[in-house]
Amino acid sequence: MKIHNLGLPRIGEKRELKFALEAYWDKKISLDELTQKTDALREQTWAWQLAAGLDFIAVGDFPLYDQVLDTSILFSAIPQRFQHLSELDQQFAIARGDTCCQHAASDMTKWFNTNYHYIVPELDSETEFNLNAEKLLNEVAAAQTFLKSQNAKQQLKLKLIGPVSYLWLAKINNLNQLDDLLTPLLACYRELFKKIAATGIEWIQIEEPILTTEPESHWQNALRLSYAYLNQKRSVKLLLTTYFADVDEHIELINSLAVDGVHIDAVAGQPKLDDWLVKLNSEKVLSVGVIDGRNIWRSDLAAKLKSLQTIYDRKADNLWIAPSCSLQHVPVDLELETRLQQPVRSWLAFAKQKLVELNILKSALVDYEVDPVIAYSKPVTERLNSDLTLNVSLRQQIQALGFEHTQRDNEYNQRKIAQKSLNLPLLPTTTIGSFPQTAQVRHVRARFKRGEISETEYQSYIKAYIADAIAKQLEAGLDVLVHGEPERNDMVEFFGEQLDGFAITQYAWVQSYGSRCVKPPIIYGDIERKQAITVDTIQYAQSLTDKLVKGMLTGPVTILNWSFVRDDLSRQSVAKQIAFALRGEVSDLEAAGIKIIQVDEPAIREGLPLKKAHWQNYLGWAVEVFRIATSCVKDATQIHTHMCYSEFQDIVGAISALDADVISVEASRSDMSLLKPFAKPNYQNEIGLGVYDIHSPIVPNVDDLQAKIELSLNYIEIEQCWVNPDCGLKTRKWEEVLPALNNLVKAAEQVRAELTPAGHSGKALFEAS
Ligand SMILES: CN1c2c(nc(N)[nH]c2=O)NC[C@@H]1CNc1ccc(C(=O)N[C@@H](CCC(=O)N[C@@H](CCC(=O)N[C@@H](CCC(=O)O)C(=O)O)C(=O)O)C(=O)O)cc1
Ligand SMILES: N[C@@H](CCS)C(=O)O
Ligand SMILES: [Zn+2]
Repeated sequence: MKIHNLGLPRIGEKRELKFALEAYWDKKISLDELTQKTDALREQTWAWQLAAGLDFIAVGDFPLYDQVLDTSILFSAIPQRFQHLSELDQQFAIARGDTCCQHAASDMTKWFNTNYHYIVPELDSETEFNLNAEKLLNEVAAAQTFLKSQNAKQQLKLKLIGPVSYLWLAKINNLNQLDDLLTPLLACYRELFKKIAATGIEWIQIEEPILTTEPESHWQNALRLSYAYLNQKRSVKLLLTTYFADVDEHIELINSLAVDGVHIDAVAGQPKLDDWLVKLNSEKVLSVGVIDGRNIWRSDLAAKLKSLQTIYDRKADNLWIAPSCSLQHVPVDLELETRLQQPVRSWLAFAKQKLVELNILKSALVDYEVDPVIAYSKPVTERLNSDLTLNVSLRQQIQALGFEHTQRDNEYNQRKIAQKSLNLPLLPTTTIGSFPQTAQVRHVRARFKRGEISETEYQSYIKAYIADAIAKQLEAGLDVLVHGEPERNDMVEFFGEQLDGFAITQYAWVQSYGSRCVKPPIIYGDIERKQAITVDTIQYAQSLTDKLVKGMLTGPVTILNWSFVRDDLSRQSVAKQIAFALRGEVSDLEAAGIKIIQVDEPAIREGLPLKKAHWQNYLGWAVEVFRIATSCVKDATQIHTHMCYSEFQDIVGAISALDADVISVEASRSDMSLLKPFAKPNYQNEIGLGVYDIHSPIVPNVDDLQAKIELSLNYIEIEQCWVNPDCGLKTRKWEEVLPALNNLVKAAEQVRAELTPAGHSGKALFEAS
């Protein structure tokens, strides 16, 4: 039996990759320095695997920006507009855009149901795949040199995205195009396999996560065809790797593919391992992903040992065990968390600890060393029985929530009348919440956290930021203002810091995209709000202006999806606890005189289960918890929500059922066509048109913004529309934001002027018609 790993975080223990990349982009370090730093980080990941005694060391899991982008470069799938650049700059330009030539970056989207984002390959009839394996082969050579230097006997295993999943990730949905692209791509894979075999590598972990997404028949055919073609004259072994759900319904298909082994996720899905033992050809390796690659709980190795024992007894020679998926989705090392309170700390395992868990399991299975398993699993039992995780009175309050706690007083059409008191013009303009998180604001927060400045000094800095943000918005002429979120390190972690039941870490970063990371808070116990979280801040912002300032909260589903969540209570129950806490905050904001409250839910779409059969249940409770959080306000108080990263057609019914008065959506990069599903009668309430693409440093001009508003009117009636950027502005610079917001306000004014006679307010015109 062998133990192996599907991939590790590449960001480094303390986000060294982020700092190196950003220093290189800012021209503060040279290419040589960048290479030195990243080579050292990569070597460190090999060393961790060696130290943990894995049988294989993964190679090819160290992209500088993104694994899908690396695959595009490996096969020379470079969009025309970046072809003149050298390889390294090309990769960064594709990912981040090329400001000097104003070339927009490639699209970025969510990696399955995770909070990681990949760069979508741009493939079309002009795409010519060519193998460009130099970088990968250099990496293999470096890993081999490293292993030699350590006198290590372990083998390398190459991690590679499979051809069918690669095309699926590129969002190819035209059958002819799929055929046209697959054949030349497969030829490149075959050439690559030859080169890899020549390095002495025996196994390739070829990843086809498409199999967990209920692929249509043409994708299944593509898999059959591809692996038959790739089998010819192949001298490396293939471990067909799936993750994020079970693939039981495809056992026959998978078994028919010409591969040498299969990896299945035994955590996210509950595969019927007996079926796999019976149906998978006995000479094929079965790799079982038993250690949770998506969460941070210490494994109950005693339970895992029990469930693996029978499989081991029947298939010892061809059994591998591994984490369920790449460990890129969990933080690097629990050892760094010196401030985390006990016993919570003893309940956790990060990436490095998970590698050790594999080793303990192997020793128990192969060498009958069971005592370490029992000792290791003790804190797991303690967690399940701990008083710290249970708040009896909170549970009683949640139990008492009923249908009436999910209902506004009246339906939207009546609320709309009450909300006329807000006195908003036609096409009201606003922003999504955050303003630039400058190096200064982050530095001040870091100093405050280190105790170098007092609470009073920190609060006065935050107040000054807010006052400046309000002044800037007034100057731009926006209709509904925000405070800018300067007090928030992150829209989820900030709330985790204020709520009971959450633990906050120092270094438990996880890559979100490129150099950007998030530090998901850990939900270990029942969640309770002990005092108001945002009221003072929003009230202060409101005191600075006669215009309305929106209250700004993160919604229950997003807090849930972007945290590490306890596994001893259903996600639905945890979400309900968060919703109940937010309901208190929403009421407090209203009582403090705040008339518009936004409850962001960007992660609703991403949390959709990969299998359609589970959608209804998820969407049912997701809607319920949003309504618990927001339905407590009077008709005249306007509830907003915001969603980005979404393809809405699948969930527009659920979005409608949220019953928010206004939803702002990301639509700019699709030329507003993402709005199509919202056309009446699907969606009746108001919609904030995300006309400004905040992911690009390019400042949109008035004409482009106006065109986007007008395009939106193909789908949405004008009296439903608001005008706004397509997400928060925290990653942008003030010098980009200010002209962009000026242009956005002007564009809205121009559309209003063209559609309404002089001197006549737009709203009145529409009421009259
Ligand atoms: C909307 N998005 C979000 C997602 N998930 C979240 N949990 N939050 C989100 O907002 N998923 C989808 C998208 C992803 N988008 C982004 C966008 C931007 C970032 C990002 O900028 N991340 C920051 C880290 C943010 C943070 O926590 N900052 C802290 C710590 C700042 C820091 O690094 N301090 C330095 C010291 C600085 C000094 O002394 O000068 C340090 O600690 O060493 C804070 O502001 O306090 C990033 O830098 O990657 C993420 C996802
Ligand atoms: N209010 C948040 C939403 C991001 S999805 C922001 O503006 O950053
Ligand atoms: Zn957003």
